Amino acid sequence: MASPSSDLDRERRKCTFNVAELTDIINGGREKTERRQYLESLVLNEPIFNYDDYYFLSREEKYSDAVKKTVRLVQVLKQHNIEDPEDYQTLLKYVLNLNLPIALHNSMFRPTIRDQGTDEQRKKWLPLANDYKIIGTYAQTELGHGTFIRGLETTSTYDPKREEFVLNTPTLTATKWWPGCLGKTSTHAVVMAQLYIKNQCYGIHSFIIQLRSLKDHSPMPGVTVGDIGNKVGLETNDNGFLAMDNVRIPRENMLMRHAQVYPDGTYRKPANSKLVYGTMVLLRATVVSESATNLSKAATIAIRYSCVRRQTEAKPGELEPQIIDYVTQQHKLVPQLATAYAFAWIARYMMSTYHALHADIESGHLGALQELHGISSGLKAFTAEMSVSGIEVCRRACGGHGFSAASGLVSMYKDRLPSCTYEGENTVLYLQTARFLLKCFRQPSITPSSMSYIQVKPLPGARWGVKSPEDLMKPILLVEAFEHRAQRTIKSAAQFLESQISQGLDTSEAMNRSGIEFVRCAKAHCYYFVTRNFFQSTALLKCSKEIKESLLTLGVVFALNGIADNSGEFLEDCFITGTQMEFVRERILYCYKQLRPNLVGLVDAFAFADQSLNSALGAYDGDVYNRLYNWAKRAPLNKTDVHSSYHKYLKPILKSKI
Ligand SMILES: CCCCCCCCCCCCCCCCCCCCCC(=O)SCCNC(=O)CCNC(=O)[C@H](O)C(C)(C)COP(=O)(O)OP(=O)(O)OC[C@H]1O[C@@H](n2cnc3c(N)ncnc32)[C@H](O)[C@@H]1OP(=O)(O)O
Ligand SMILES: Cc1cc2nc3c(=O)[nH]c(=O)nc-3n(C[C@H](O)[C@H](O)[C@H](O)COP(=O)(O)OP(=O)(O)OC[C@H]3O[C@@H](n4cnc5c(N)ncnc54)[C@H](O)[C@@H]3O)c2cc1C
Repeated sequence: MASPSSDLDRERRKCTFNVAELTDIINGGREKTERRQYLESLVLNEPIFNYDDYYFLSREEKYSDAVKKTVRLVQVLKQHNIEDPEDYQTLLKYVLNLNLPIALHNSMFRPTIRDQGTDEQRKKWLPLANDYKIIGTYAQTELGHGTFIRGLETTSTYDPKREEFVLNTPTLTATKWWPGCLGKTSTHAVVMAQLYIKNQCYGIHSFIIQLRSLKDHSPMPGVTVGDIGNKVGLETNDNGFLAMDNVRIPRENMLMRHAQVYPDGTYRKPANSKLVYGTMVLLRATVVSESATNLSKAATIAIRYSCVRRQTEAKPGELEPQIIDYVTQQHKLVPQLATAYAFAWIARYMMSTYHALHADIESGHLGALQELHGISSGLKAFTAEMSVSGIEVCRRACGGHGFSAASGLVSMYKDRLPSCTYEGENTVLYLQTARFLLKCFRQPSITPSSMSYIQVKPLPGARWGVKSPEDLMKPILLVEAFEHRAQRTIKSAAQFLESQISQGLDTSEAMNRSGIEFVRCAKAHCYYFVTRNFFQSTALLKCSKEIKESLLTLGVVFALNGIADNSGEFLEDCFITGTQMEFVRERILYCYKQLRPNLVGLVDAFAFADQSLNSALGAYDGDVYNRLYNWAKRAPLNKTDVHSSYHKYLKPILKSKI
């Protein structure tokens, strides 16, 4: 049997490009790589951030361990004056293989205060939050409602005499349910509640509530709070419940940047009622980046392992091939790698678009709200869905060892799975994007430049310009195919909706009946958007010819697999012919062959530290079997040769007379 390490060494020697150069591209430049390395150096050498036996811990131990790590992380951040949110996110992505029990503090609580608080409120709360003197969460979802925010039941009633709001959970279904870090960790929460003034309801607004005493962490009077119990994955996080019984807060605790309640109870409404949803939009944009990172990790593990694992001699006596050389294995993993790169590029686009449009919104251009919502909703759903299913493909591609917790893929899958649900359930978000697409389809004046393609009506009888398999290496033709599909499905969704209305259905029923068409066009739009962005961004890169070639080939794999997997949608209007579909399948195989020598280089370039992968299968040195064996030996069940259950249960039956 070949040595696993020599297998990976050989792979690395075959690589045609400079891996460090590609790492810089992925990180966004040499300076960013250096910053990342600096941040890693602060954390990786600390024994407290060791994850070796993490997979053996119980849920309670995992939570407690995560709190310990969180506190140390906060100390490190303070010690080194690290305040930039980008640095924090880098640490989360590349070093800390955890969903921290302060995840919501940094990803939602602080941003909500920043974006929805007045200058005075920011001045009061942000220093406390930035310094971790208080830890906050974002409590919106209730037992009875998650998706339909307008249906939330928690009330916040203004009492002008005392200039206070009184928060209540009027029914069981109004109990806040799911908020991360609520169960045991947070001292404060931004609570979303229906605002009532003089018996009139003004809809959902955000309020800062103190949940726990800052002296002993016990619940504040009127607050009932706890953990909601075990769930799929996210064991380090204390998703919680919260009920409030006449909890009083000062008037100043309503976040009043957009809407105001004056001392006498006069209400001033926001310029746009959706401004209060702003933090969710930010998180959806962040989920795109999380999806990219996690799929990159899964591809790293599965590709390295597939170069080390050998199975089934082709001819008697011959060295068994590395499993990566089976084209069926390549057909599982190369598309995941291509998707990881496509998502890394779209994540960068998403964040820069978020910052640009958010700045527009801040300066009063509220038209940007719907564009940002339209783009981020679809991309969140699309990337979460493909990333989660891709992680599972990677896990299965590792065979039996993929089933072991030591693979790192089991917990990754479980921890990522909820990304299809939280921050807006995926179908619901696709429907939101579809609404925006249809609006652009009908109203050219509101269509942003990024969506202007929608205005081009697809020609009936249009045909794809591909004449040979070689043509499939041309980005312009690949993008054209996705553009055509998106244009056609948007038009067809609009026509479907109109046909429902013309049959006499009211708008909401017609919208419901059009839902499947809506989701279809939103997905088609997202595939087009991601493909177009991949080729546009790659074309602009200043890098070696070898890197560019590899990236373009990955882009071709992403596009061609998208066509093959959704072939019906391209064939149904005869835009693509059966012959062209054969070219597609042929070219996919060709691309796998082209990429084969560079597969390990392409995953090494993500530069994940072993600690952050925490995988016996995916470590840099490929020493899979020693790692699996040593890990199993440390399993709690192996602490003694004879387990206590032998004495309690087995012994009596083994010793009993027949
Ligand atoms: C400061 C420093 C910081 C430093 C640090 C920073 C570092 C950061 C580090 C980050 C590390 C990451 C860690 C990850 C951890 C993750 C943990 C997991 C967290 C998970 C949290 C959650 O899980 S938290 C709950 C999320 N819960 C939802 O997500 C509910 C979905 N549900 C809805 O979102 C609405 O319910 C829904 C459907 C839109 C209908 O809303 P609705 O009923 O009010 O509206 P309608 O449907 O009637 O629509 C009427 C018109 O409003 C339009 N519109 C609607 N929304 C709009 C919007 N947002 N903007 C503009 N326009 C909008 C719509 O498009 C219509 O437009 P039109 O009429 O023109 O067609
Ligand atoms: C791990 C995790 C962490 C979370 N963290 C937080 C948090 O920190 N803070 C917080 O406030 N919340 C949090 N949530 C809650 C989360 O945001 C909601 O669960 C999510 O928004 C989905 O809402 P729901 O549970 O009401 O699903 P539902 O809306 O009940 O969805 C059930 C089904 O109904 C369908 N459906 C619902 N409405 C429609 C519609 N209009 N059209 C078509 N189909 C529809 C959905 O597609 C889905 O198939 C978290 C959830 C999870 C799982």
